[in-house]
Amino acid sequence: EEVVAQEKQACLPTDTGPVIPTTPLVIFLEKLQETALNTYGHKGFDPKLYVDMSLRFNLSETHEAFNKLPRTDNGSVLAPHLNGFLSEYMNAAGDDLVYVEPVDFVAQPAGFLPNVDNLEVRAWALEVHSLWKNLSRQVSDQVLDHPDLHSLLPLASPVMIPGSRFREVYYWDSYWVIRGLLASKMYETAKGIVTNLVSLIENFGHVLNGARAYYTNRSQPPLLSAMIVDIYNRTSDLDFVRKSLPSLITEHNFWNSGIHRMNIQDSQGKTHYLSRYYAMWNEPRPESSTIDKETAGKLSNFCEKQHLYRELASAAESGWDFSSRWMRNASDLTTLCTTSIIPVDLNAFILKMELDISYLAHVSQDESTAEHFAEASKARQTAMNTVLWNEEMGQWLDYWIDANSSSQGTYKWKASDQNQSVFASNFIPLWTQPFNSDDDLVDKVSKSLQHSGLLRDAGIATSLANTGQQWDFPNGWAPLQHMIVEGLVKSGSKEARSLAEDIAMKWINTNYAAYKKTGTMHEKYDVEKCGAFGGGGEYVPQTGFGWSNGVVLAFLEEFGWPEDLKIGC
Ligand SMILES: OC[C@H]1O[C@H](O[C@H]2O[C@H](CO)[C@@H](O)[C@H](O)[C@H]2O)[C@H](O)[C@@H](O)[C@@H]1O
Repeated sequence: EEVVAQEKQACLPTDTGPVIPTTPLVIFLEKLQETALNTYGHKGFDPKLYVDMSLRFNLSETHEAFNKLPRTDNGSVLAPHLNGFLSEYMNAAGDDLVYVEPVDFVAQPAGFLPNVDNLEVRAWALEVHSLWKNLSRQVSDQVLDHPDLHSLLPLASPVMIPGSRFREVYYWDSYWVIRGLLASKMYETAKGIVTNLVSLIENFGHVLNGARAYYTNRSQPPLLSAMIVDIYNRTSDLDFVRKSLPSLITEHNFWNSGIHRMNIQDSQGKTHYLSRYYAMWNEPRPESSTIDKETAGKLSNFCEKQHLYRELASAAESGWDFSSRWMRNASDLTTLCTTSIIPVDLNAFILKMELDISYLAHVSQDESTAEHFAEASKARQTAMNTVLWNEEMGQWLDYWIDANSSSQGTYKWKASDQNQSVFASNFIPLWTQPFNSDDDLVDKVSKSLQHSGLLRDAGIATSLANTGQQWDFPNGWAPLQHMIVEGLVKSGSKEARSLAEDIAMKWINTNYAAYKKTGTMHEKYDVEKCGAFGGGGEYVPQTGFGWSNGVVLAFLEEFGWPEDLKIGC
C-alpha cells in the first residue's frame, strides 16, 4: 500500500484531477470479478456481471468466506469452489431490480401513431410499444432496506432499462426512452424516470452515468433538460417543471465549472468558455476492470496507466465508449485522450440545456433566471462558432487542446487544432434551435452531410474509420440518427425534411428487418447492410433495446407510414 501511495504521489504533476472514491462493496466485487476471470477464463466472460451481483450477508462475512476459498498454487480458485461461493453468498445480477407493470401501459393507446396507415407497420409498432413492459423495472425492497449490500442505487420511481447486460437505468439512453414513451402516451412513466434522475442530482450533484455505485464518478451526455422540456410540452405540467428546475441549474454548474470548463482565447484575444468530458476517476472502470487492466498492461509506467484509466472513464462519460474520436492513434486504445478534447456534441447539449432552462424558467415566471440562461446560450453559440465551426467543411469539429498553447489555464485557439475527421457528432449542433433556425447554415450543413460519406444504405454511420470500436464505422446508433433527423426537420426547410425522411425510413427499414430476422430490437446496427445489427467494442451486441425502441416510435410519430409503402430491406 505504501508503494502504491508513493507511486500515486509521483503522478501528481500529471494527474491532478479529482477522484470520487468508490465503496468497499465495489472494491470487493471487482476482486470477485478478477477471480472469476481467472477461474472461468475469457470465453463468454462479462466482467459487468460480477459488479452487478448483490450480497446475501454483510460485506465482512462475505469477504471472510471469499478469503477462505481454497486456492491453487498460482492463487486461483477452482470452479466448483467459486460456484459454491456464488450460490451461497451472492444473489444473481439483476435480482435486485424487479419487474413492474408500468402504471400507464395500455396495449393499444388512444391516438397512437396516427399517421401509420400500413397495417404491417402498425402491428410492428404495437409490438415495439409492448416492449416497454419487458424493460420496466422497480428497485426491490431489499435495496431500500439494505443499500450496503447492493451496487444498485435506490430510486423511488420505476425505471426503463436499456436491456440485456444493461440492467439499470442510464442517463442519456433515458432521453430516447422518454421520446418513445411519449409516443406511447406513457406520461407518468416518463415523469418517473426524470424524477429519479433529478434525485441523483440532489444526492450526487450530477446525473450519474447509470444508477450503480460504480458510476458515481462520472456523468453522461447531459440531456435532462431536453427530457423535461419534451414532457412539459406534452403534459403542460408546471409543477413537474418547477420541481426540476433547481436541479437543472445545479447540473449546468457541474458542466461549467472546475475540470469540465475550458477557456479558449481566439485570435482577437477574446476568451470563450466551453465544456469537456472529465471523469472523476483514475483507476480501472469497475464494470470493466479486468479489460481496462489488460489494456493498460501495454504501458509500463504507473502514472501512464493512471492517466489512461481517467481517459477510459472519460470516454465512457461521453457515451461514445470507445471511438477513434478520442484516440491519437485509431488502432491503439492506450492513446485515448478524451480529456484533451472539446467535444462538439457536449457543447451542443449544454447550449440546448441553457435554452431549455431559459424556457422552463420563463414558463415558471422566473424571468431573471430565464434572461441569465438566454445570455449564457448566446455566449456558448458564439464560442461554438469561433472554436468549433469549420466554414470550409460546413461542419462543427472537435477541438483538440494543445497543452503547450496554455497560459494560466487559457488555451490559444489554432485552426490546426480542429480535428478534421468526420464523425456523426459533427452534425449534432443542427439539433439545437439557434443553428437549425438559420436557413443558410442548414443548407450548408445538409450538403456537407450528404457529401460526408456518413450516409449509408441503412442509416448514418458513426464515423468513417473502421477500428473495431463500437462508436465507429460501420455502426449506426439510434440517438445519432434521431438528433440529426430531428435537427433537419426542425429547420422547417423542405429539402432538409426530405433528407431527414429518407434517413429515418432507412433506419426504420433496417430496424424492422433485423427485428423480423432475430425477434428483437438491437442496441446498434450495421449501416452498411440493411437488417444487420452492429458489433465491435468490449462486450457482445446487446438487445432489448430502450433507445432503439424509442427512436423507431419517435420516427413513426413524425413521419407516419403510408398504407401502400412496403417496409423492410
Ligand atoms: O460496460 C461498458 C460500458 O457500457 C455502457 O456504455 C454503453 O451502453 C450504455 C447503455 O446503453 C450507453 O449509454 C453507452 O453509450 C454505451 O457505449 C456504459 O455507459 C459505460 O459507462 C460502460 O463503461
